[in-house]
Amino acid sequence: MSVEHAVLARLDRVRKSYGKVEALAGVELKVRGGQMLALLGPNGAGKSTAIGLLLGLDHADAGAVSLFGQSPHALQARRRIGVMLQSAGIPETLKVSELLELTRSYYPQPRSVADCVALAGLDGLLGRRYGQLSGGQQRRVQFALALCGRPDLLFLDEPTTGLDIEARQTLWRAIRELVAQGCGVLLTTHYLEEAEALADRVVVLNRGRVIAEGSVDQIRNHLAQRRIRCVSALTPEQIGMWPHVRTAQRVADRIEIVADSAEAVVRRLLAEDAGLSELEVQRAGLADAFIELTREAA
Ligand SMILES: Nc1ncnc2c1ncn2[C@@H]1O[C@H](COP(=O)(O)OP(=O)(O)OP(=O)(O)O)[C@@H](O)[C@H]1O
Repeated sequence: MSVEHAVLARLDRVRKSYGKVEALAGVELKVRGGQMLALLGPNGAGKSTAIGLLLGLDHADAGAVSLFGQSPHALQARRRIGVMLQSAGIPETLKVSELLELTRSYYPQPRSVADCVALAGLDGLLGRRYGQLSGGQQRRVQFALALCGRPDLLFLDEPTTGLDIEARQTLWRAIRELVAQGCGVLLTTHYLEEAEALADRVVVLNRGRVIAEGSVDQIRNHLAQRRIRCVSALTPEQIGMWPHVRTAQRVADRIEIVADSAEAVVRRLLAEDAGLSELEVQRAGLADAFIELTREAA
């Protein structure tokens, strides 16, 4: 099987607890070559824990963790990955060119410095000391260090935090190019538009559990639900049978409906109940809907 679309990294029913906190409660995850998997979830969902296990920084309590079919602790496997974490720990006194040379020297077939500069947008930065760069420039250097070893698999933990729009676009272009070349990417982000722009597949984690998984379109459809509230003589059981209605329940004096299409359901509500009142429709944006989704799961 070619590297493209082969499973490069995998969590199989993985559990990990820190004291009483269950950071991962039986998570399944596959990252394939030539694909980007976006791992989404609110703070504390378990995203960094999942990445840490795949990088061999920690051990799972149960389940299997594999990197290129091997243990993530195997040097052979680790040599094929590139990593950009939230905390970088890069020596501040070294120049960008020195950092690149040093990191490239760890790998058997590194990218040329010119390629790294072009991909990460490092023009004019090679002679500068790392510690004297702006936060966004440091982020770009971290990205260059992650890709300079020509990895088959890239881990990007919130890579665009602190980047301006132009730098973010540069990074997105570079990521797309790497994926087109067959690289697998595991991205964590709080920016839904980033996942939409880049990801082939999305996994949503909440409190250590996968609560939604699929293509970007599938997740978007899932998140595109509308919440309708009203006071009505109709019963939740009746409404629950209608097309486009996912759930209908009574909450205090209201009926609360979750629907795929608000318009069709509202039209029917008004047609079937002349006394309907207190009608309210929440049309969540993607970000709001995502929060809603994770809140529902909680
Ligand atoms: N080393 C640790 N010791 C104790 N608790 C930890 C440790 N690492 C993570 N946790 C806990 O495990 C849970 C998952 O944390 P994790 O960092 O994986 O979440 P996350 O999804 O990456 O969050 P964020 O979006 O804030 O980065 C949290 O409740 C966190 O407090």
